[in-house]
Amino acid sequence: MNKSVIELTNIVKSYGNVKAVDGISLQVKKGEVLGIIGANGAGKSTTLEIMMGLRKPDSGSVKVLDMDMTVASDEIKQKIGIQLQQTALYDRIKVKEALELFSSYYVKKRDIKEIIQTLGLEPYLNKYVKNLSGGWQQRTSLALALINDPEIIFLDEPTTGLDPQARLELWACINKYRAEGKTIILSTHYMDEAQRHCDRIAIIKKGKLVSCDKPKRLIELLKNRDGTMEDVYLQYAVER
Ligand SMILES: Nc1ncnc2c1ncn2[C@@H]1O[C@H](COP(=O)(O)OP(=O)(O)OP(=O)(O)O)[C@@H](O)[C@H]1O
Repeated sequence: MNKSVIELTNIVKSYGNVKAVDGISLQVKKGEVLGIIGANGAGKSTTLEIMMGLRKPDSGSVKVLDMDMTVASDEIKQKIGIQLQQTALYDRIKVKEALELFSSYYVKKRDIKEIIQTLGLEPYLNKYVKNLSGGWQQRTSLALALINDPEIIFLDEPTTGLDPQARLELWACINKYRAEGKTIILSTHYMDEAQRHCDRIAIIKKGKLVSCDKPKRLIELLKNRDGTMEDVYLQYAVER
């Protein structure tokens, strides 16, 4: 069995009175694609941000690549790639400039030319990020997440707002890196892509992990024999 590259143990995180994450324990295996699903405000982004070391939990422990996040966050950040939800931060620079800027942050770097070629970014290098279509903006931010040749890639709603073709194309890109054995952790609101692309799906409801299993297994456990991932979502993730 593959070893764990992430171990969350009883993570709690509140913002004022809001308990965004309420005691989540979760292990992610090397090379797996783990999808995190749940309603708006369920705590997906906060959980991802804690795994990435961008937020500190109030309590609980976070181990990434056998290192404790509280003592080795700088070392961990060199070895992970992060694609956050769409942000205006890099809108005002060109694609090439963004790639060069990100490259300067890291000790270990992947060949930028190879990333550009794999993601088909060549025609867009001298364009401002803000002028690209959503699909190409997301490819750019995927390229930025890959620049340090990370062992773990985090994608926060990578396909939200993209048309079906752009979603398929982005997944084709993500799958190229999956084939290299990278561990990929993403959140999504699209049940079809969770079912098709994820090895396991973690379902979060009101800050708690209510289930985590293979999509096929989650569907088999439904009472409805013709069930889909949408039915899984309705059964586990929605307030009734
Ligand atoms: N910086 C913050 N300050 C205060 N409250 C926050 C902050 N970030 C998140 N929250 C709250 O914490 C809860 C969990 O938010 P989070 O963004 O983790 O959920 P999510 O599942 O990613 O939602 P979405 O699907 O809408 O992105 C929500 O109630 C949200 O309003």
